[in-house]
Amino acid sequence: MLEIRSLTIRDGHREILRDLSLRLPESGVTALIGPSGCGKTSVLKWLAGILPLEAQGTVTLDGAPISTPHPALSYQPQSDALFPWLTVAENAALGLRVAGLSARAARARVAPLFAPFGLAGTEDMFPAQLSGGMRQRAAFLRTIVQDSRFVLLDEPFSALDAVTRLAMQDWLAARLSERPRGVLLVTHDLHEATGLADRILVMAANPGRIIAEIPVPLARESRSETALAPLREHLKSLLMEKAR
Ligand SMILES: Nc1ncnc2c1ncn2[C@@H]1O[C@H](COP(=O)(O)OP(=O)(O)OP(=O)(O)O)[C@@H](O)[C@H]1O
Repeated sequence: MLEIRSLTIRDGHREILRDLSLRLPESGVTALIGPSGCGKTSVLKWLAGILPLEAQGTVTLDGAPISTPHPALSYQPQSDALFPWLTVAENAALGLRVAGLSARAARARVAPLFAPFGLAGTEDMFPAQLSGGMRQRAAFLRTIVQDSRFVLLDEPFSALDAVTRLAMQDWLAARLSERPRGVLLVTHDLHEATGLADRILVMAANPGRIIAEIPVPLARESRSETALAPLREHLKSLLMEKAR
């Protein structure tokens, strides 16, 4: 279990986030939704150890305080953030290289994953030669091959067209059922949140805080558009209410 306790983030005198606490179980997807600017990305960046703002709060793993960045957590930023001058294989292996593996060992670890990630044959290509969905899968491969217990995803599908986005959501759900991890997913898309998450945390802004925790009780295979519509309406009204 990963737990954030009492996270407050400030930019000078401005309070961006106030006293946010949340628990991330070992498996399952927790979606973090909320209006633009409420601090969703800041929470992920703080967990990833890359937030350039003053922050107070603790993060514990199985009850013990940890400092970030931490190998139990991998982070995928908003853009796919592949380096254009590296090949797809080099990009995919980058997280492992940063963690200290040799180029050969890192390459050997990522190589068997290209086929299951729908990237067979792209190893020596450059990111610009791939479609948006393929680039997204390469970024996922880089994130997931690190074998971290928890994955922080910041709007991972927002740049994709609707069809590719749906395919990628199914694909992510399949990967997570093969190898469960605790996922914290930031998204603006209520269809995505209700379709993928086991639990949805709703935030409000000024200062950023969690105002509701909503479980998604349906099994993934029963999540039709109709079955999820009342939940989406509920989320929408929570978001609109706080925006007034
Ligand atoms: N490096 C920074 N310096 C100063 N202020 C920042 C910095 N990063 C973020 N902020 C501010 O913190 C607040 C929260 O930003 P953040 O990106 O976390 O929000 P968000 O909920 O992820 O927004 P969006 O949904 O638009 O991506 C915003 O007001 C933003 O301007």
